[in-house]
Amino acid sequence: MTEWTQPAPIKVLVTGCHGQVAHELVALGRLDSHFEMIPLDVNAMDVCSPDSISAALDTYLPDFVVNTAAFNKVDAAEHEHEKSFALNRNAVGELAKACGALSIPVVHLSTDHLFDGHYASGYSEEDEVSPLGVFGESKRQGEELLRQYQPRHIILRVSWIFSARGDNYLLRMLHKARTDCAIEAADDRRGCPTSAADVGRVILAMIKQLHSGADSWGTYHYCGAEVTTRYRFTEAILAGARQYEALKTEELVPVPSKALHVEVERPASSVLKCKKLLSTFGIRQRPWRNELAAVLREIYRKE
Ligand SMILES: NC(=O)C1=CN([C@@H]2O[C@H](COP(=O)(O)OP(=O)(O)OC[C@H]3O[C@@H](n4cnc5c(N)ncnc54)[C@H](OP(=O)(O)O)[C@@H]3O)[C@@H](O)[C@H]2O)C=CC1
Ligand SMILES: Cc1cn([C@H]2C[C@H](O)[C@@H](COP(=O)(O)OP(=O)(O)O[C@H]3O[C@@H](C)C(=O)[C@@H](O)[C@H]3O)O2)c(=O)[nH]c1=O
Repeated sequence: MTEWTQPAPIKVLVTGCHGQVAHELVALGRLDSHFEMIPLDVNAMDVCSPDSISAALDTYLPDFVVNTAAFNKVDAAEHEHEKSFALNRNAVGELAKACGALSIPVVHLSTDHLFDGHYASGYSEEDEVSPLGVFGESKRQGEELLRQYQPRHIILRVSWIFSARGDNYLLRMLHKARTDCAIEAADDRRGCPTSAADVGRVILAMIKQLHSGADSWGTYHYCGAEVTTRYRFTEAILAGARQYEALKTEELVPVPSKALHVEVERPASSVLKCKKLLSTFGIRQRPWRNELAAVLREIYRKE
C-alpha cells in the first residue's frame, strides 16, 4: 500500500505586509494548512528596489507573489506624482520582470479608480479605463507593465476597502462620529464597500485553483454585494457603531461630493461587476453589511 503524504503548502509571499489587505490575507492564510504565508514589509522587500526584490525572491522561492504594496493617498497623489508612479507603476514593473524571469505568478491589486465613473450600472473587466486622477493613472500603468512582463498574473480590481486597521473611510467616519456633531457624506458617489478580509478570502481561493492548474490568468473585479452610496455606507457605519457606544454625531447630512472639496474627483460610479470571477472561479460576492458588522465587532473588542 502506498503511503499518503501531505502535499507541500503553497508558498505565498505577500509584499507590504502591514497594509489592510495584507494583514487579513496573511491571517486567513495562516489558518489554512494549504498555505505557507511569507509576509514581508518594506524592510524585508522594498518593491521600489530591484535588488531587494531579487534578494527576497531568491531567499524564499515562493509559488506566488501577492503585491499589496501601493501608494493609496488619492488626493496626495495629485502633488506626489513621483511617489505614486514609483510604487503604483515602476515597482509593479520591476516585480513583474523579476517574477517573470523566475516563472513566479503574481497576484496584484488594482482599483475602481481606473474608471471615470460614468457607467451607473457598473464596470466589467472589458470596459475602457479612463482614470480621473494621478492615483488611478499610476495604477493603470502598473497594470499594463504587469501584463507586459508576467503573463501569468491576476489583476484583482477592488473598491472601497474597510478594515479594523489602517487608513480607511470607516475608521475616518468613526473618528468624526466621536468628535463632530454633524457629518456630511456624498450621496452622489456610488460603489460597493469591501472588507479587507473578504479580499483576502478571494485571493486565497483564486490561488488554490491556479496552483491546481487552472489556466485562468487575467483581470478580475471583486467588491462586496449591494450597491450603496457614501451617504448610505456612513449611515450603516453610524448605526452599527451605536450598538456599542453613544456617538457625538447627531446629524448625517447628504451632500453632493463637490461640496466636500476633495482635491480629485472620485468616480460617480465605482461599481465593479463581478460576474467573471463567479463564472471562472466560482467565487461569489459576500454582502458588505455582514462584513461591516464583523469589522465593528473587532474594533470594539480591541478597545
Ligand atoms: N484601500 C482601498 O480602498 C483600496 C485599495 N486598493 C489596492 O489594494 C492594495 C492594498 O491596499 P491596502 O491594503 O489598502 O494598502 P495599505 O495602504 O493599507 O498598505 C500598503 C502597504 O504598502 C507598504 N509599502 C509602502 N511602500 C513600500 C515599498 N517600497 N515596499 C514594500 N511595501 C511598501 C506600506 O507600508 P508603510 O505603511 O510602511 O508605508 C503599507 O503597509 C493596493 O494595491 C491598493 O492600491 C484597491 C482599491 C481600494
Ligand atoms: C471626508 C469625506 C469624504 N467623503 C467622500 C468623498 C469621496 O467620494 C470619498 C473619499 O473617501 P476616501 O478618501 O476614503 O476614498 P478614496 O480616497 O476615494 O478611497 C479610495 O481609496 C483608493 C485607494 C481606492 O482605490 C478606492 O477604492 C477608494 O476606497 O468619500 C464623504 O462623503 N464625507 C466626508 O466627510
